[in-house]
Amino acid sequence: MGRLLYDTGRVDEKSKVANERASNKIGKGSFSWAWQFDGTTEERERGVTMDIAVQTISTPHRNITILDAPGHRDFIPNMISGASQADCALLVVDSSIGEFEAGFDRGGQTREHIVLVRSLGVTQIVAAINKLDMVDWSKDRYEHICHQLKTFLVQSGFQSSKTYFVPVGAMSGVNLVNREGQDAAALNNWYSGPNLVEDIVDRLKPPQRDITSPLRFPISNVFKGQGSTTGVWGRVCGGLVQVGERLRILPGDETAVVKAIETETDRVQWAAAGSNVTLYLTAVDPIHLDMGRVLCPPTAPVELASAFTARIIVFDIQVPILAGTSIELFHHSRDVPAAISKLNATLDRASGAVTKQNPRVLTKGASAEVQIAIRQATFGGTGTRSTVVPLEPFSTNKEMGRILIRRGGETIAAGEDNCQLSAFARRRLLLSRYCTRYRSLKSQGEEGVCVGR
Ligand SMILES: Nc1nc2c(ncn2[C@@H]2O[C@H](COP(=O)(O)OP(=O)(O)OP(=O)(O)O)[C@@H](O)[C@H]2O)c(=O)[nH]1
Repeated sequence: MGRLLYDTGRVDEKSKVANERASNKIGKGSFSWAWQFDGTTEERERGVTMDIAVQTISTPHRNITILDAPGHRDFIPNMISGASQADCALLVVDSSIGEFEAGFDRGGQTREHIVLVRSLGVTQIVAAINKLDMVDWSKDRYEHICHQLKTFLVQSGFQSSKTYFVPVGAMSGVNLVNREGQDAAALNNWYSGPNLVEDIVDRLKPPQRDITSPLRFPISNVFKGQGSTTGVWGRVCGGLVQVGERLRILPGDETAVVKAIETETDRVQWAAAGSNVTLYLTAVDPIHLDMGRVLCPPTAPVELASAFTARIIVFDIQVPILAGTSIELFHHSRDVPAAISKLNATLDRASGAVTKQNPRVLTKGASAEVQIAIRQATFGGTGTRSTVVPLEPFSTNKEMGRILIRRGGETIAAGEDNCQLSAFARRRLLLSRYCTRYRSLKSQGEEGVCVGR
């Protein structure tokens, strides 16, 4: 990605040389390009991306925001936060012998990232087959990797016509924006197809944006702004936001006023669905602003869910899902403890028709309707404990309705919020929780009093 910024003119010679010198100094010279994105000391010392880094590039027809996401399995939650804001995926695949295989084996990161981005609603994917210099620019190796990836991408739900493949050598800039120079000669012997940036990325189709729906702005980052303002960074997931507007912060009762809006390069007066922007907010104590809260118009607040039904697809798991399974629920930049409280039905993957009511377990590949109950979620600054998260049914706002489910560090399912439970069903769920607690206290010989409404 660092080389791509350089080749598209976003990085000047001076900072390129500075990164080369500084990375050589600590014996990490081969990572000098990565330093354009990996800014923290820990990322630089370890040579891995840990958090999302944002940059923009301009191609002949597009201004593109790049969210560089970590590839290492330890940082999947950060990767999910970035991928949930993306319209398109650029999957960088290491073609060297053994490395592609390690990522593509069962449980490998290439597979997991493909499944995650598709589950988060990304429909277009470009696979850049990188490090071809390590395999002597072998056409056979390139074609073998493309074939394997294509089969898996289609199985994972990508339309074949929305998958793109391109051979690159990122270190020396081969086929990122052109195929000129000595380094490209070996590739030019057998390849005359598109280059990555100008021929593929520039022609990706922006999805349709819903700018008529109420504003939804899930906060992905908070920092101190200029003067008395607080900066919040995130993606507009519906509607429009304008300078001067008062917004409600949910969960919570606070409001804030938008003093300024900034894209990566400009100050703007408004931003619409699909934009990644920073809002500088005033008239609010920053303690009320943290990751996972959602800004919306005071007259059209986002729904808050404590228990809801979801349609999910179960991934390639070894241990089946039972009612009562404890999970981490991922929604935008936030993850909260929750439980799959009930397995309502298994569904036919194609038609969505119920195939079995009240199944006992869910195994790999199952499509199902389940009930999810949020356990206590803590909201940062104030430390407020809450059992609600801002979540909307998928039918109302796709981006606000997508969820991912993880258990013990493994992503086990993805899905969408179907609808919130009725007040009656919610109370029944609560009551059943009290009863379980009561029984467990009694079985330990303790006296318990069950209080409920
Ligand atoms: N030989 C060769 N090495 C490359 C090429 N591209 C990247 N590398 C090397 O691969 C290593 C990893 O590069 P990164 O840019 O950190 O890879 P990444 O995919 O961002 O990795 P994460 O930080 O874990 O997300 C570095 O040592 C690079 O020098 C290439 O085209 N050829």
